[in-house]
Amino acid sequence: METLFQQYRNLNITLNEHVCQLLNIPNKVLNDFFPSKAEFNSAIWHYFPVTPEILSEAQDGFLQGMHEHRDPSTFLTCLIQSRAGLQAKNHAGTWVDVPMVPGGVVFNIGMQLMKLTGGKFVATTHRVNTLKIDTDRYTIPYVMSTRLDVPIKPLPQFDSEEAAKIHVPPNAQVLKLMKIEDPLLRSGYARLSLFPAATQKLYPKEFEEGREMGIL
Ligand SMILES: O=C(O)CCC(=O)C(=O)O
Ligand SMILES: [Fe+2]
Repeated sequence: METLFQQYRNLNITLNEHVCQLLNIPNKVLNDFFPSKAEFNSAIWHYFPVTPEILSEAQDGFLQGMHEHRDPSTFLTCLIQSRAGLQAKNHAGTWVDVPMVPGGVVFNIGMQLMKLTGGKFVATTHRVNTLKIDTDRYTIPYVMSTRLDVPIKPLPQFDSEEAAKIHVPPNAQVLKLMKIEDPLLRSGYARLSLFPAATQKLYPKEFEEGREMGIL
């Protein structure tokens, strides 16, 4: 795991440099949002294979795995996966299967980078289609944490409506979540929204709160 995290970190730093090049900003602009001592967030997700009972609930080639969301408090998320199942929504609003490339790393844009660029970079809306999972699926997401004491707001050159790319807005629940200012709170509620059925069972009080806020 130590080796994986180190490699993830190196990759993230390289990706950040590419992002700066694309945005035509010095690397320092992005670097200043990260603490000098490396901090990161990671998880191991284990998706069980579909059962005939669950399979009967499939609709239009889709069976709900991890719910539709945008990664809440990050610039970029990196992800390794043992098999396919991840889907991303394109600008036309169509769900696209993310291909499984052995040894490959998927990365996507999070809400904070979207905010920083005034919507020029669009946070990826994604979900997991369990229908594609016939054997256990494991994924390991990794994000480099940003400093909590540095508020993230649009860079001056992107601080205008016109700078934002035309894109399909996320669903109403994700929009509400994006409005939460506090990154930790936003992250917490985002976690609860990934598997609402489990949240309802294990965290009934927080589930009700999320419901009232229109996030769940
Ligand atoms: O397991 C996956 O393929 C997606 C994981 C994910 O979207 C996340 O951890 O935020
Ligand atoms: Fe995600």
